[in-house]
Amino acid sequence: MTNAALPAAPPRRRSNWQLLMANRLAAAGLFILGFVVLLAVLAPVLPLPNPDITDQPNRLLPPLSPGHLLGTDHLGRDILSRLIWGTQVSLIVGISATAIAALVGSVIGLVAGYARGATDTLLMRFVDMLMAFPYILLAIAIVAALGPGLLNALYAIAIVNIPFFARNIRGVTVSIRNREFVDAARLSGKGDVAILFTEVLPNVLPVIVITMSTTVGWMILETAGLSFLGLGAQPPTSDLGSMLGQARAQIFTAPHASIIPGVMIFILVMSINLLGDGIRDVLDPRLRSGSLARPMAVTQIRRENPPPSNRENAPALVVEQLSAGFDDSGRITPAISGISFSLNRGECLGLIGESGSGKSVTALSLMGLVASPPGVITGGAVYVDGRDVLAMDENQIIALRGVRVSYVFQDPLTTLHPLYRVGEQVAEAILAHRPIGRREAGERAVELMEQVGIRDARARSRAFPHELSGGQRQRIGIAMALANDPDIIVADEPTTALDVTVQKRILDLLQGLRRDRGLAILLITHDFGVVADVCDRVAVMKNGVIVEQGATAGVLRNPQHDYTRRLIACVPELGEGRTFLDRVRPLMAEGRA
Ligand SMILES: Nc1ncnc2c1ncn2[C@@H]1O[C@H](COP(=O)(O)OP(=O)(O)OP(=O)(O)O)[C@@H](O)[C@H]1O
Repeated sequence: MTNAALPAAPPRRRSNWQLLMANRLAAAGLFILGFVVLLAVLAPVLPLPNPDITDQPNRLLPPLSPGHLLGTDHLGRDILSRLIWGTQVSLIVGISATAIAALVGSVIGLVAGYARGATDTLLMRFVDMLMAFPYILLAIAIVAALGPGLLNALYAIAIVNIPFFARNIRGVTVSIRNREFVDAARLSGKGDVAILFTEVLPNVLPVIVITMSTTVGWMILETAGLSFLGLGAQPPTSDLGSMLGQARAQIFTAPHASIIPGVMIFILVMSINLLGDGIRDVLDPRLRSGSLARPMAVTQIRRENPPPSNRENAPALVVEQLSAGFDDSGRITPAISGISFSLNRGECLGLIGESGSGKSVTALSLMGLVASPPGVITGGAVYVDGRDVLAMDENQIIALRGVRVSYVFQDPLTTLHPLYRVGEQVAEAILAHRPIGRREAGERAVELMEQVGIRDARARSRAFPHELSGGQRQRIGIAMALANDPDIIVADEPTTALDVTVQKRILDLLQGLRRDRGLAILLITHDFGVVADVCDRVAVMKNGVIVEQGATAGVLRNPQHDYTRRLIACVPELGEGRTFLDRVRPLMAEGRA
């Protein structure tokens, strides 16, 4: 069977700005903050009365009084004018304090995290000392020592927030300094300062920006707090905190004088926090994979012409014209197209293809496991025992997973939970579908571990994943896949991470299970040697389509597609280097290998 290859369209990534705007709360925060900042910036040119001119006869006028839209304060000063000028002061102080704290804190964190040893101890104990005092007391003490005033309040707020940045940045730096790319830079002869600036800093920068964006609102509040206590802005200058503090005495007679600056502080801090959270979501690499939303329980299904939802006398698994892709701002980038194959009970089908050919997307699409967004199944059907999985509702699909169809993945170290004992994790897989007691599930887990060939299973069931070898971990993965007696196992490169002897044992184990339990196995691999060893039939994938499929022996003897021939030619045979080269040379001469 031969299909035309899909055009390889590179996925288009949404820009940071688009991602930020897609987050409605962050966009609302940005809009509100932008408006407030614009007002504050335009304060000198807006037709506002002088905020410091007192007018005793017109004191404590209510809002909407003629000439005073928001009324006047206890000295008859225009509240609107004071509010806009005060907002400007609060913003400048809050942002400057954040910048100073970020700069000093980040330098301390970077140096401590990178240097480690005595430097780290010294710097971090200093930071711990700063943190040992309640922050507001410390700020008050600093202002008391320096004298009241806005600039001193700014320094105090910056100083008390330095530990926050220093600890955050140190933590990230410590994890980065041990990464391979930093070792590589060191081996290339770069000095520590160069490494710090060119390798570590770019990776830490998003964390600094995130920390700044989420703390600036907090700093504005702290500055307002000091001014409220009379330690910040001194008359005639006023910020939002000092406006609030001065209006405190009239809270019952003229509540508007304190409510208005209070509301402005609330709006300012809320909008900054919403925006800060949005920036964090955009810059956090873990949230960057295309969307800010949590993946759905089942891949989104958008089929234009759904095939019939039932098929009579179907084999264990039938995949018909399955197509899936990734939604990139409304445009679907196809990953697989028109995939069709079937799998009988007790049969093993190999799905082979180079990296990126769509093997994993095919495997995950069977049970709606491609992360959505951005994954979308755009067409075709997946019949398990004659019923189309893609036509089922979410709960029915979830109920099928692990019970009729289960998965074994490539690297069990990433799929096993590092903090739970492996026995508990196998038991958990059983309990997810069976209403039995924990003790019984634990016993069953030990049995399963014995069945997959783990020696001394009871003792090993109490081990954590990192205490097992790669082969043992993969056996645990297989035990979990078998936990609910499935009919079909989808094994996605189950032996790629293992050495050849362990690979052989794991493949033998799967073969044994197939024989004993009549399991149908879809084995995904990029190694024709593995296919030749264990698969009855093979389907060859390239660029998201199956280019050839048939009985393994037939395909190996008489490959129809060029690509299949090249894959076969890539299997080295012991002692047959010449034969292998002989096979490849003609293809190279044609410029195809
Ligand atoms: N989350 C995603 N967003 C966008 N494109 C994706 C995503 N996941 C996979 N793809 C694309 O889908 C295509 C098929 O990927 P898939 O993981 O199925 O390949 P594969 O054959 O399993 O490769 P490998 O053997 O390396 O695992 C690739 O072009 C890949 O870039």
